[in-house]
Amino acid sequence: MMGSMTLKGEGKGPLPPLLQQYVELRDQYPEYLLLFQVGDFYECFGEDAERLARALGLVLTHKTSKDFTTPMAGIPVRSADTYIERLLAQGVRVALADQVEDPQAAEGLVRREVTQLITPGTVTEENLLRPDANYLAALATGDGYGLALIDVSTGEFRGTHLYSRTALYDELVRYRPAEVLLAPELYEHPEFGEELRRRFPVMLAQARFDVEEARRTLTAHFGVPPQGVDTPALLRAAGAVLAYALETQQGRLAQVTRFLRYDPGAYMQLDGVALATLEVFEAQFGGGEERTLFGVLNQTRTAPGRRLLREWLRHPLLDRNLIEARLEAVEAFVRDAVLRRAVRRALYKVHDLERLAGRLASHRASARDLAALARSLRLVPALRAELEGCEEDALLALAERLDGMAEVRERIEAALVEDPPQKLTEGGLIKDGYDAELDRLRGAAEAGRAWIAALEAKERERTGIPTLKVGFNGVFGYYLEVTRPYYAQVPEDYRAVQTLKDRQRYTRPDLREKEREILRAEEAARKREYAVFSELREALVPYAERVRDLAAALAELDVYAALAEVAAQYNYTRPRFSEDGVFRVRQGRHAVVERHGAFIPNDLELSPQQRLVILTGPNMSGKSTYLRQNALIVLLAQIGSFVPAEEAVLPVVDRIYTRIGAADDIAGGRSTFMVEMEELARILQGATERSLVLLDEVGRGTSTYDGLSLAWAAAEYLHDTVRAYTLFATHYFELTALPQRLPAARNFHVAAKEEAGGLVFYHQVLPGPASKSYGLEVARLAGVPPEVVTRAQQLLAGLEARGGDAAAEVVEALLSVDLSRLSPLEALMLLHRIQERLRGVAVNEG
Ligand SMILES: Nc1ncnc2c1ncn2[C@@H]1O[C@H](COP(=O)(O)OP(=O)(O)OP(=O)(O)O)[C@@H](O)[C@H]1O
Repeated sequence: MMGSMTLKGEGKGPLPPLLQQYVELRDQYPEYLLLFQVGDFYECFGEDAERLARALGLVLTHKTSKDFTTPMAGIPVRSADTYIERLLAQGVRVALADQVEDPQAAEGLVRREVTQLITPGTVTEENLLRPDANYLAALATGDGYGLALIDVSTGEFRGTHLYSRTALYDELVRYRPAEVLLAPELYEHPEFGEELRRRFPVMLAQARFDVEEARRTLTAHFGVPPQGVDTPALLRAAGAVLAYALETQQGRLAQVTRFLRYDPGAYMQLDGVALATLEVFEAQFGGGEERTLFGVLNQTRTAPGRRLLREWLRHPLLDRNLIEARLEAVEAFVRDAVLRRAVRRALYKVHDLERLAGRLASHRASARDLAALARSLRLVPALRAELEGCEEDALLALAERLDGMAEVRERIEAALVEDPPQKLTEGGLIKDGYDAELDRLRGAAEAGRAWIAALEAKERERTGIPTLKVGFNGVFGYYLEVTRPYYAQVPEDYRAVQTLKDRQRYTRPDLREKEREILRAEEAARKREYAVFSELREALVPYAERVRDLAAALAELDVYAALAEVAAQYNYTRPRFSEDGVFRVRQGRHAVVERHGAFIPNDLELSPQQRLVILTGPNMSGKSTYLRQNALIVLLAQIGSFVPAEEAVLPVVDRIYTRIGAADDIAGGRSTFMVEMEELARILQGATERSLVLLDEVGRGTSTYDGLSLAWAAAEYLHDTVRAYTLFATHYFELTALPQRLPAARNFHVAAKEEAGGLVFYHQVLPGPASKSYGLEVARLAGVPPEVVTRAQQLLAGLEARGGDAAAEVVEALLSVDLSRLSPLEALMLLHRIQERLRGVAVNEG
């Protein structure tokens, strides 16, 4: 790491010692924003001060010494967490340089060390973490692309090998990592690196991606050469991500015990565009979680359940047996509402055992963690009995995985008090009767306190002073207190320590001695408690893996029960899967839209003989909603959920592609039309017979004829060559002619009618094309004078006729040209004439 040893500021002299220390530490961590403790504040200086002030909206001040002035900004140590959280959210990596000696005791400059590295992708502090998984990702190349991900909070470590940059990008978008490490070749890639930088906090991590280095890192961590890391690209990614995680955790990463190599080919392909347009995790036009598919499904009761549901939504299944197995479990809970309620009530009290297992494995579990573990384990036997009692095969298998670990629970219960304090060093953790030595020390302290408690009565009797009191304060310790009227009766063995207005306080050698005894015993007891606790914690480390397995089983249970709850509450049905390619939804609904108002259900019938639906209808009639609702039904079915419909018979779909509405410009700088065409290209290249393709308004971003021709050609290609299930919503009325030529294409429209007072949307999808002249109807309804509307109708008819003529003329002209005899100039002139002819029409059409 290079050090610059310079600091932005003004002045000629050398840096004052404090700033010199700052710069030295800062330069050791060039990838981080160093927060430098100065008393009650974490400070930044120079450029970093400006950066901090900008990021958090702080006032920038200046640190001025004799020879040097530099910008300064800081945050209070006490409330650092909230500020750090905001820094992390902006993708800033933070290094905390704390004072590591008592400033009062220090000679000269207080010693400071970097005690914590906190980065968006590697935080473990519970108060900085959201319940969702927090992934750190690393990407590298080498015969393809390697992607590795770690969630430091749970110890999950997984990765895969991909064959294209697009696939890599899609996979990355599914996980939405909090932080991304890039190998240099990707970091420097002109478009890709740029695109990633726009979407994620990205970091170049040169050295960590070295192949040999990666192998060493993995082997050192697992003790054996890495299993499942089977390509150079994946090796580099996995090594880099692990090295970086280790670095931020100061080498403590025992919670990472296995690497999972997974195959994205085992799951339905859902790219970033589809996830976004279907609003699976994020609502497109503002709106919170309740406007997303995840939001309406998330009836989970535990954090691991919530994370698992997200994982299922990211990765819908392709294997029918696996899907049916999930559906079995969901159905069991749909049928048995009593069981469902009981399970959900119990789960509510279960802690986040997945993260707890992570802390247990890495020796960081607190007393509260262990108490929470015991409380959670206490719920397991009843839960298990409940499931076993219901005699559903799908749930019996799950019941078997509910491992109550009685020995762990008993051990914790025997040792720990029910509600231990957060701090481990202040005592109050361990029950009486658990450890003989601790009992002895507590006994000694107790005996001392009893002796003192008895002293008051004894001394009152001996001295005859009725108001004599034994008290305690922090400065003098225990004392005997006598009020003024009795000063004369104070015995000789009392030694005055403090005089107040009307009373005097005394001590005595034996009282002093007792006090020391008590303090010694208490101190020893605290130490002993910590030792006993540490021993308990160490003894439980080997169970971390079993706790994690239990957490996984409970998470699954949670998701089944949650999906069943949604299904029961909102009247979903179990989807069935067809062998023959039939795709039939009766009375389907949009899972999210229906939650926010009355909803009109609609049917959809597709099959190999009816693959392409051309959907027309006026603006706002519900075309997009219809497209999406059917995609969501497919998606839900393949995660193993019931679906919002009266009946759903579905093929297993390998991909869902969407090209809907105004695309948010994902890559920046490209025109909307370019983005649209790139998406279209991906669909046409990637879709298969088993894909579901949603196209909405394709071709809108360009001139009418360009757009129409592209839409037309794309529809034909999807119909003839790709043969995907395609729903094509369009404003190009011309496309309704397609079904006459394409045997597996059908027209549908969304019904709307004019009624007194306005255009009424029925949101009902019916066979046949839409009525053509909605624009004019709307104009009439809006109060445009009838003679104008009538005239417009005439013009429309004329223009349509001419448009048809123009196209025909152009085609004829093109077909009759002998290209081999055409000079470049003549070709240009021909093109010009064609353009003029078509423009006359296009402009008129507007
Ligand atoms: N089946 C339905 N039942 C009830 N409301 C619906 C239904 N379908 C759509 N809507 C509502 O109608 C409005 C328009 O829907 P949508 O955006 O799907 O229309 P559209 O035809 O795609 O419009 P445009 O052509 O302007 O893109 C939305 O507010 C939606 O919530």
